[in-house]
Amino acid sequence: MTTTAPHPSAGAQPRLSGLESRDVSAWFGSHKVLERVSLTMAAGEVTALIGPSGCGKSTFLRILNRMHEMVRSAQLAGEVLLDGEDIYEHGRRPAEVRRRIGMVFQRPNPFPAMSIADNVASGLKLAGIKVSKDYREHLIEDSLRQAGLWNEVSSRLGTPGGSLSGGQQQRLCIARSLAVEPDILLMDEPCSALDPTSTRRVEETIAELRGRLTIVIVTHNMQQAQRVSQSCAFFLATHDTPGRIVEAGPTEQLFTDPADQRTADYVNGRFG
Ligand SMILES: Nc1ncnc2c1ncn2[C@@H]1O[C@H](COP(=O)(O)OP(=O)(O)OP(=O)(O)O)[C@@H](O)[C@H]1O
Repeated sequence: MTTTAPHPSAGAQPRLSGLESRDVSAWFGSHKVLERVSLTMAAGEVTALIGPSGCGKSTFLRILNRMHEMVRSAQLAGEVLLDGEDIYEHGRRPAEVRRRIGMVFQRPNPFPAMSIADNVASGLKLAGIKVSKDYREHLIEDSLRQAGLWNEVSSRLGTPGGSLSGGQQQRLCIARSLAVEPDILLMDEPCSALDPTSTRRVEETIAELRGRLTIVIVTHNMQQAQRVSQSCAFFLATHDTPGRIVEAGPTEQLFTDPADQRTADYVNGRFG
């Protein structure tokens, strides 16, 4: 990280990208787990993916940034369009796709012995992005501010990431993802390992990020889906049918006036 090349997007106007899946089906070996999932995830919005355990939400999320193919037995059909271009197009590099479409996982996974600052910058290193020392400092501060963590850590950037609380570690992971300036942020149950206070703090961070980038979040928490998302997709699988979208649309509508009885039953806690 010693070169002086500017970051590729340094000085660029922020732009928002949308994501769209078209007829996405997925398999693990011969087990089909998703059937023709088509969903538009609007630029600058938060889209929540909800549904009972095992209906394919995480698999779908992992398809959105080419992580599904990291599983040996995994197969896929359909298209995923980032600003209209298929991320699975022949010749497109998965690493570049994953730089533009970041992922935050269920359990905070910072490098525990690495300093807070280096944890944030590690996203750059992993993505092979070289920036000047000054721009690195700027990105570290900017990413921590966007993740809502700056005020809590600015005086101790050199201390290990592992010294932070669970909620702070998750916001550190969000900062690490933001440092590479992604267009899309995928979040797979980002609060399920956190206490209510930390959960609320991460939700505030999501609310602050809304409008600056496009977010897709998997959550089992119906209140959380209502608090953080503008759009929502309800997935359902049965023992002999793969996961499909039963209904998708504005979150408010899904929760107050769903078109399908199964959606009404699920969001009102009658199953799942
Ligand atoms: N690596 C894998 N190998 C084989 N099968 C898998 C793998 N990952 C997931 N599956 C199967 O794919 C289906 C969908 O799983 P997935 O984790 O996507 O569902 P989910 O809706 O995210 O569930 P949860 O809410 O419990 O996380 C399940 O039947 C699961 O057993």
